[in-house]
Amino acid sequence: MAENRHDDKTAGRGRRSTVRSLLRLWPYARAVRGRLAVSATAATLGMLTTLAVPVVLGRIVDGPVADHDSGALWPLVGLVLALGLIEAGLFYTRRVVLSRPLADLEARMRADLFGKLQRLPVAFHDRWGSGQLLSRAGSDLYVIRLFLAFALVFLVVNSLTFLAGAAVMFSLDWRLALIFLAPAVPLLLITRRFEGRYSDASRRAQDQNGDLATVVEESVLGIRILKAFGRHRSMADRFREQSRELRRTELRKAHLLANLWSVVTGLPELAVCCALAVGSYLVAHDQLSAGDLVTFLSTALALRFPVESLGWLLAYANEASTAADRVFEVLDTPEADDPGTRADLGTEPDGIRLTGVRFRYPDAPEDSPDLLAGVDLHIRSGETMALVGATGSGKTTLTALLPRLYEPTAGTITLDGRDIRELPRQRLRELVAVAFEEPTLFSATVRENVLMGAPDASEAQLRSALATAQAGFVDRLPEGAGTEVGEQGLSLSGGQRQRLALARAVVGDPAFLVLDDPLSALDVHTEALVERALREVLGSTTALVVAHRPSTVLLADRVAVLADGRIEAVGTHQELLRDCPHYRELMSGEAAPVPEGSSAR
Ligand SMILES: Nc1ncnc2c1ncn2[C@@H]1O[C@H](COP(=O)(O)OP(=O)(O)OP(=O)(O)O)[C@@H](O)[C@H]1O
Repeated sequence: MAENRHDDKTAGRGRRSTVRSLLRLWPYARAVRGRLAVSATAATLGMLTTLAVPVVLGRIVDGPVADHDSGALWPLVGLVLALGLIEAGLFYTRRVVLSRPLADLEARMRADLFGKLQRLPVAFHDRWGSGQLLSRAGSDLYVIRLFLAFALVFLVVNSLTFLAGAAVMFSLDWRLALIFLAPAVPLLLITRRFEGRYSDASRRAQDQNGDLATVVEESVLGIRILKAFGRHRSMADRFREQSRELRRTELRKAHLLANLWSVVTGLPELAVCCALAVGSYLVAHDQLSAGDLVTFLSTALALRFPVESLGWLLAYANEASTAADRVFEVLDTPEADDPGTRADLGTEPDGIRLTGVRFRYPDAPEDSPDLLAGVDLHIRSGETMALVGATGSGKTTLTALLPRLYEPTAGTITLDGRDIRELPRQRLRELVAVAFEEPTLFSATVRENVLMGAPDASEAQLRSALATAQAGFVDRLPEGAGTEVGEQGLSLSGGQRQRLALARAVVGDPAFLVLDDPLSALDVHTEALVERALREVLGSTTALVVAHRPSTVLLADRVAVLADGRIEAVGTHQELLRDCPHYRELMSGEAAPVPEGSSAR
């Protein structure tokens, strides 16, 4: 089940470094480095303005207040007001300068992630729950943007402010400065401990979020089955249990943060109290002026935000580094290699040839035999070969090897003599058209769905493909071939969807056609009509057709029987009925009378 799929990805991760993970964002952040610098400068100037206010206050106490000189007071009050206005302007600049470029950066990362997901092999998608991928493309990228917009800027600015504040304090009185800065050492030790724990909890929460998204997605997609089998309650229980786990992790995060927060706010308060006591003693003994003590304490209070914000800044940094890890786990996954050649089909019309082809799924149990254990099969050029075998024998898997949706673990597959690994993927998929048993339509018009098989096809070719697939129902749709179908459009029946998938496969007049039980959802009458039309298409192409029923088998010139991972027998329908007991068994009960003139007899 998908909810635990993240385990194999998170297992074995060593102690991660927050900084190293965040540095991986640099290639993206580089594009906005100028804006980041402007924002950080505006924030630093804003902080320095804040720190200037205590200095002016000290001057007011030691000057106009001590001298009872109200005339000298007003320029200084005006200065405090001006500093406030400057600070507001700088705050605005900091926000506005980053918001649009960071939204662009998030969009760019999302586009890269989406592009990568499209390029990754099917085997990758088999292993990852869709919710895990959704949460990476959604909330993780959002967390990264927030980090770059606020936390990164403030980590820099607060450090600078702290250094500037400390310099002001040392210039006033080194003893008071040391008292105020003493808690820095325990604070550093405590935050290091916090970082490790919080980072683990944060990763767990983000993974659990992804698992939860998978459950929601599966429940929505499978709502009919859940309702029909009365399983919506058990699904709701599963959802509740997983959200409880997520809640526990979030509470653990809140608990860790609360602990850190109490120390981060408590220690500086204690230090300020001590500084106040010692400072008052120094003023009483004329070792410090009252104005300097006011400046010192105001500075210490102004430094409270930079110190206190340490807690949430670290939490943000941690969450962003976890999010970056999760996003780069996908971006770093190796893509299937493309030969980078411009090779095309061989010159001899040799058809499809599989030699010693072996295959096993990566997650198959170790002690299980290979699903395909040395398949040798030759489909002559222009021939239609039916592939039959018991359920689960690997027929669909075998068909998926031709367009390289999966890679054989051994052996070779050639098309007209050319090894498919030498053909650029794009070219291979133009040459080999596929219609799967489970037809998927996208939220687009009928025309767009069918023309995915050949984007440059003409209207006449579209019409001809729809006719071959007996998809006359399209003309009766509200807007004909322009009608939106798929998840966000009109719902079509299983048979209608299957016919559109078939039209998609044949629209480009492919040189090689792979059909996985393409007529399984059709009624007997429509099946006969499609078969008749398909015969014409199959006459001009080399085809492999997975068949469960004699009627589909009869579309083919010859039949191959798949058993125990190998081709057990090849022959015409009649030959196999006569000589192959396994074939007889597979066809038994449904063995149709063989029509005159049909080639697979
Ligand atoms: N993505 C996958 N990951 C792991 N195992 C898989 C995957 N897809 C299929 N299998 C397993 O491989 C075996 C063969 O599946 P396949 O779909 O190729 O059989 P089939 O002959 O087409 O079956 P059917 O006639 O029922 O459609 C089955 O045991 C199945 O559980």
